[in-house]
Amino acid sequence: MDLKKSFINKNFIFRLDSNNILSNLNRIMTRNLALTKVSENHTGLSNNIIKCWKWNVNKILNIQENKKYAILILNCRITQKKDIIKRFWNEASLRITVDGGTSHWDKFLNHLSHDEQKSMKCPDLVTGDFDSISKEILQKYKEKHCKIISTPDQDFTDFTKAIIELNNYCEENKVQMDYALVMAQNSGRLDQILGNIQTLHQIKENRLLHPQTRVYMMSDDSISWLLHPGDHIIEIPIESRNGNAWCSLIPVGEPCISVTTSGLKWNLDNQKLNFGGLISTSNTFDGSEQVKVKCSHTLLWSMEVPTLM
Ligand SMILES: Cc1ncc(C[n+]2csc(CCOP(=O)(O)OP(=O)(O)O)c2C)c(N)n1
Ligand SMILES: O=c1ccn([C@@H]2O[C@H](COP(=O)(O)O)[C@@H](O)[C@H]2O)c(=O)[nH]1
Repeated sequence: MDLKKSFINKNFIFRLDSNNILSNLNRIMTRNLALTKVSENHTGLSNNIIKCWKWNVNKILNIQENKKYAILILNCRITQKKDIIKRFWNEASLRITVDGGTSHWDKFLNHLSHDEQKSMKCPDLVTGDFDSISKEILQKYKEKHCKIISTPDQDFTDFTKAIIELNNYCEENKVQMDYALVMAQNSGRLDQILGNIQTLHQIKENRLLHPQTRVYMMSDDSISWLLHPGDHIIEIPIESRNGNAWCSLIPVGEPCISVTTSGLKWNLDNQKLNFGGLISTSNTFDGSEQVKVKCSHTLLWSMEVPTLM
């Protein structure tokens, strides 16, 4: 975001308009063209070499000390175990509450004991167009000296704009996040649920974050992320493997012409996934430690982690 085009009033920043967001997107894309070249050189990847990703959910659940991550709270009820949320929040390198998410965060805090409340860090950024947060709650967090960033643009969701602010923070402070953990809700408004998946796509398509920053969405006892074309090895936590935990592979955004998997009860062998054809919902694990997915196009992977709730 071009700070020159923003009003900065102590800890309140007001982002101006769509042009500002678009010029910011352009700047991110130009910056990332250079970054991609660097990261391709580092990994030795080029277009005709298959990209390979390893995903380890355990490393997110049992936060690794050397990992830097941001936590974002969207406008949703926080339903996970209190102690898990406290840990995710306090150990994050950056804490962002997004519009109505700030009210949900406030409610979460109000359910904690006095000592627990005192132990919780303040949000670093409170963002949004502020149509879902009360004046009182916004004022309360201003008084706590949180940085308030108004993002009024109505062509992007508050989640997308919060991701742009996360990127701005990383650039301004010269830090790189290993991942962003987004607390969302996959029930209720279908448009918002799909809008959140659109944001995951925008992050990749518009390079809104550093290419090595992964983005996970957590909702109730599930965790979801996009699998981009290539080979994926997903380490399955023991609690998901041994129960009847569900998992799914959904071609949201485009058909996936070829998918091959192992480690699932219903595996795919060079098959096409598309709406109207086959999509893989209510799948489950076969007990293996890893699920392997080879996909030609982007898929949404979701899985149940029963211990989250
Ligand atoms: C084609 C098109 N459809 C719809 C919109 C409207 N729109 C898209 S994103 C957005 C902002 C939504 O804000 P967010 O805080 O994410 O959700 P809210 O709960 O305020 O609806 C709006 C109004 C638009 N700009 N363009
Ligand atoms: O029903 C909902 C409402 C919102 N979200 C997500 O939260 C942010 C902020 O929402 P506000 O309503 O403006 O507070 C929104 O951009 C969505 O990403 C949601 O997932 N479900």
